[in-house]
Amino acid sequence: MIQVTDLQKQFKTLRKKEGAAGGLRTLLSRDYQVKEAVGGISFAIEPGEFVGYIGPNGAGKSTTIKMLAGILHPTSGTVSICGMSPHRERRRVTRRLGVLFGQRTGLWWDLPVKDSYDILAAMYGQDNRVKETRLAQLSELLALGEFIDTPVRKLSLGQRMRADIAAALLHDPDILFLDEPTIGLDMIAKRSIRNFLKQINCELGKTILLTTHDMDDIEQLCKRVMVINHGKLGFDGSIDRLRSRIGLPTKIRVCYASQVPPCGSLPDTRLQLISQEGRTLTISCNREELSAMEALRLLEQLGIIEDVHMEEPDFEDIVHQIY
Ligand SMILES: Nc1ncnc2c1ncn2[C@@H]1O[C@H](COP(=O)(O)OP(=O)(O)OP(=O)(O)O)[C@@H](O)[C@H]1O
Repeated sequence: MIQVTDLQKQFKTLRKKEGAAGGLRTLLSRDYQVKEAVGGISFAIEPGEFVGYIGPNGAGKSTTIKMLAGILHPTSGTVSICGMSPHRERRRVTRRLGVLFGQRTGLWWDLPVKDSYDILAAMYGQDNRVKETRLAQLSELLALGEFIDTPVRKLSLGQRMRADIAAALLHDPDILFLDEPTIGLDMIAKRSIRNFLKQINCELGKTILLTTHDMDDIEQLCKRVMVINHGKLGFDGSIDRLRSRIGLPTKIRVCYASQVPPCGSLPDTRLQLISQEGRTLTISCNREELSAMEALRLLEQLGIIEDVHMEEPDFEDIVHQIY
C-alpha cells in the first residue's frame, strides 16, 4: 500500500554570518549549507498495518511524513501510495490519505468546528448527505457534539485534537499519517484517542503510520516500529524484536520461605545479583540467554520460593539505547 524507496531530502539554507550587520550579510551572501534531513530510507507498509515511526528530535520523522503526503518534494528516491506518486498525482492520493500534524491544527482558527468540516467536505467534493452521515459517525466515536459549534481557537487541546482527527477522517481515507496526535494531552484524553485509533485500525482496517515521542502510544498501538536517527532507518521490525535486539535485562525479585544464605555466588553465571534484603533476592538476567522458567529452576536451588515478581525492561529505556 505504501512503498518508499531510497527516499532522501536535503534542505539548503544560507550559512549565518556573524558580527556587525551579520543578518544583512547572510541575506546577501550565496554561502549555502546543505542539511540532509532524510538520508535514503526504504520501507513498505501493507494494508491494515499500524506502524510506529519514532526517533529523537530532528531525526527526520516529520520530513518523511511530509514527503509521503506530497507536501514536500523529495531530493531523490520514490514514494508510492496505492500505486500513485503523491507528488505527481497529489489530488488522487489526497483522497486516499488523512494527515494530522498534532503540533498545529489543520482547521480554520476563528471558525466554528462545523464550518471547517463544511469547507473540507467542499474541497473533497463530498456530497452533503454523505458528509452529514460521516460526521454523525465521527461525532459518536469522538464526541464532537460538545464543541462542534465552538470556534477552533476556544477548544481545549484534547477537543482540538479530536476535531483534527475527525477532519483527517472526514473523507473516509484508507491511510492515516499521524504526527504526534497525543502531544500535550492528559492521560484521559490520550487514552480516548488511543482507543479510537485502535478501533479504526482493528475494525475498519485503516492503515496507520504514527509518529510520536510517547512510547506508551507505540507500545499500546503498534505491532511494528521503525526507528529513524540522523535521517537513517536504524530499525524496522516488531517491538519484541527490538527488545531482544537491545538485550536489556529482565529483573526478577524472588521471596524465599526462609532466610537464604548470603549469595556471593549464584547457581549460574547468567544470573546477576542486584541486591539481597532478608529473604528477598533481586536478580537480573538476559531473557535471550535464559528463559524465565530456567531462571526460576536455578533460583529454586537456593530455597523454597514463596513469591516471584518479574519486571520487563521499560520500552522507553530500550528505545533510548538506540537513539
Ligand atoms: N524547511 C526546512 N529547512 C531547513 N531545515 C529543515 C527544514 N525542515 C526540517 N529541517 C531540518 O531537518 C531535520 C529533520 O527535521 P524533522 O522536522 O523532520 O525532524 P523530526 O524527527 O520530525 O523532529 P521532531 O521530533 O523534533 O519533530 C532537522 O535538523 C530540521 O532542522
